[in-house]
Amino acid sequence: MAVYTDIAEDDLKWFLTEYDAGTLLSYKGIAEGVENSNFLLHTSKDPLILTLYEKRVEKSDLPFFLGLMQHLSARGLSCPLPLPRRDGSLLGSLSGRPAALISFLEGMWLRKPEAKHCREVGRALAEMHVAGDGFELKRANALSIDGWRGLWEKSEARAGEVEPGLQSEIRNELDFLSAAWPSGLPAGVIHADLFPDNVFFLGDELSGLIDFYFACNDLLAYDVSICLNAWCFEKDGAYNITKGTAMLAGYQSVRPLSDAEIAALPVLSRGSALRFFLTRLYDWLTTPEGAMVTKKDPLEYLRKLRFHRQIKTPAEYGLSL
Ligand SMILES: Nc1ncnc2c1ncn2[C@@H]1O[C@H](COP(=O)(O)OP(=O)(O)O)[C@@H](O)[C@H]1O
Ligand SMILES: N[C@@H](CCOP(=O)(O)O)C(=O)O
Repeated sequence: MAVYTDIAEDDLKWFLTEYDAGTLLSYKGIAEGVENSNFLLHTSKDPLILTLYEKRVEKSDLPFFLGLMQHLSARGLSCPLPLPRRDGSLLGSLSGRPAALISFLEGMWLRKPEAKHCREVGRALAEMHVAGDGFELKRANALSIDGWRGLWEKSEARAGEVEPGLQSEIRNELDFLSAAWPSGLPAGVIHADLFPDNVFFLGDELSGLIDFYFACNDLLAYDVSICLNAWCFEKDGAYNITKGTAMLAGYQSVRPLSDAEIAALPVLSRGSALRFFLTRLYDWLTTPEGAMVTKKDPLEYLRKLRFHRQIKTPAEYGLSL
């Protein structure tokens, strides 16, 4: 459940007077999500999502996230559009939190995606990468290679609680990735968290992408590796090459990967698996029992990391080389 901050009806009604959003008919907290508090609002106009930005989101990053949604939407990508306030700004304040209204996107996320959905996700990811070109704001990826060591140091002392022997494995992995991380690959705006819960479908048709709150400037192929990790493994931990083939073909139908990007996929996939392992591990060790949020299993990503470590050629992801 992700509603960390409660709102009072009167405060919300007052907040809405700053927008041309109609009058409030009803509102309710949304159970899903991890980072922020989200509410679904029904008004005399269109339905809206209200997001209160919680402590892990830097306020100074919000113009990047909200501006990016505007930029992508203007270029034809289906994603939420922030509603401007009467003074033209996109950000307000509610219950002591920075707050924004964004358009409601129809659809639902898929609990059991198939290869045909992975193809659509690959295509949409590439469309996002192309549409992101020309977005003038920049945001460094705080959760890329430079940030991982600091994150690991916060969990290292207790990592053995999750699996004995983790300390040396992760230290070696960080050393390997620091030495092997590619440079000079095509970079741009990446989503950085395009998991199944952030992609909506209406039937088999992809209806839009949400949750741009990890978006940043980084290697485009790193975003591809995040999606391979998030979409192409089965519950039993096995990599599904049919899904990988579909995802990569969908991506390349819009933006072909260069030889250098393809060669880098195993290292990038190790990195993205480690990234999600580390944030999950930190949350696992620090989220109090009974907190209103569902903790995600760090070991799922450790198993994915181990899979990528034994890859001999990128063809094993489902690419015809
Ligand atoms: N624009 C939107 N349209 C429809 N539903 C949305 C929209 N934004 C968020 N949601 C709902 O809120 C949930 C949590 O949103 P998300 O941005 O993933 O939160 P968090 O950043 O906290 O993880 C989503 O799973 C979805 O149900
Ligand atoms: N996708 C991440 C967690 C972030 O959650 P989201 O609800 O913001 O997508 C993970 O699975 O570890």
